[in-house]
Amino acid sequence: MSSNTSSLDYSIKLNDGNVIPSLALGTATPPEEHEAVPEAVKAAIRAGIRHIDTAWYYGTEKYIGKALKELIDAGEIKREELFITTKVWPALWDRAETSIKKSLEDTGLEYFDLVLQHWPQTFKGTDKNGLPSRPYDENGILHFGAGDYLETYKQIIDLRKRTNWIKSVGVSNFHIHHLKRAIEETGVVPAVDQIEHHYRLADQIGLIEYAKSQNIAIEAYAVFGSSIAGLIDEPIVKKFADKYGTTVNSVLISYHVLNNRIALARSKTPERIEDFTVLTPLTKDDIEELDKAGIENPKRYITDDWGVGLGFKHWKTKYSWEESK
Ligand SMILES: NC(=O)C1=CN([C@@H]2O[C@H](COP(=O)(O)OP(=O)(O)OC[C@H]3O[C@@H](n4cnc5c(N)ncnc54)[C@H](OP(=O)(O)O)[C@@H]3O)[C@@H](O)[C@H]2O)C=CC1
Ligand SMILES: O=C1O[C@H](CO)[C@@H](O)[C@@H]1O
Repeated sequence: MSSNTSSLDYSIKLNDGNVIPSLALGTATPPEEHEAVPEAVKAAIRAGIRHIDTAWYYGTEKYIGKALKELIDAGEIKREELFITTKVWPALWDRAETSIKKSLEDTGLEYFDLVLQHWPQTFKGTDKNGLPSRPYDENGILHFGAGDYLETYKQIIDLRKRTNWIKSVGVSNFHIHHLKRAIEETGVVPAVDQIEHHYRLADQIGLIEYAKSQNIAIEAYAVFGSSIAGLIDEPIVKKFADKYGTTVNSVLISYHVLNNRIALARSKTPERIEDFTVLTPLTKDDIEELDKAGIENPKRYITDDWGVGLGFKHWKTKYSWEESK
């Protein structure tokens, strides 16, 4: 695979002045694949990827920490050359300090480049195994609504002031009304909003435009169609990979990077990760064609119950709220 330019050449200046690499390795890896995470992280860094996206919820932070320690100890990379993101989960909505402290311990890092509020939601209680992350009771009822979701963002902002743990502060899965409230009540514009985004969700009912108007960078997740890799076999994506002699992974990443968005891309397969760096030179017309196909045939891959009612389109869950307003 050859290319004159690379996704690695792209970065974005955030609204707080910090710079974020436009391509990140995602690490929301299923538990049975956790052991593969250190090799994936090493493959990514050796391929030139400098941005790793993780979260307390993923349970992968200690595996990431292991890989980072090995590379840093061996002199292959310096901490300051990397951009590492973590997130505070709704179960810890009023305990951001506890959450971030645990993430620092597990990764072995002294600071994060970016800390996000994972969802504008608050959970209470634990699941039937006594774990806090997905508090469904034995009747399958999810217990959320434990408090005011904005508390988490406020606590992360406060922690940035009080500690050296956090460089930039952002949010995830916030719709326009959440962003407006966060800005109005704290005066701090989030540096990023991390949301599901790919050509089949080209229509985001104004969210992308609003974020742009506030200088909030968009981080796109599920760029390959998440765990089922639902976008990988789409003929239109294959068509552009063939046209430019690249791969479907490269097309799906370039769709964001060339549009000034950050792409979060996950794989445990080193050969695929190496290919994430290859840029497909999609034109404006190519991108319009992808968007048109997506608007005609939309699809959302992450439809967790805790996203119901937040305002995102095409959110289908067991509650059958086909589309929330
Ligand atoms: N803020 C939030 O709420 C969320 C954030 N995220 C973040 O975004 C990241 C990326 O999203 P994620 O949902 O993980 O999924 P992705 O869209 O990145 O897809 C990952 C899957 O695609 C597979 N894959 C990649 N390339 C190919 C290929 N060429 N052929 C076949 N399969 C392929 C991978 O398999 P394999 O490993 O076998 O290569 C893996 O199972 C996450 O890891 C996380 O960091 C994700 C969801 C929600
Ligand atoms: O970040 C996240 O990942 C899971 C799914 O992969 C999702 O629920 C959560 O927001």
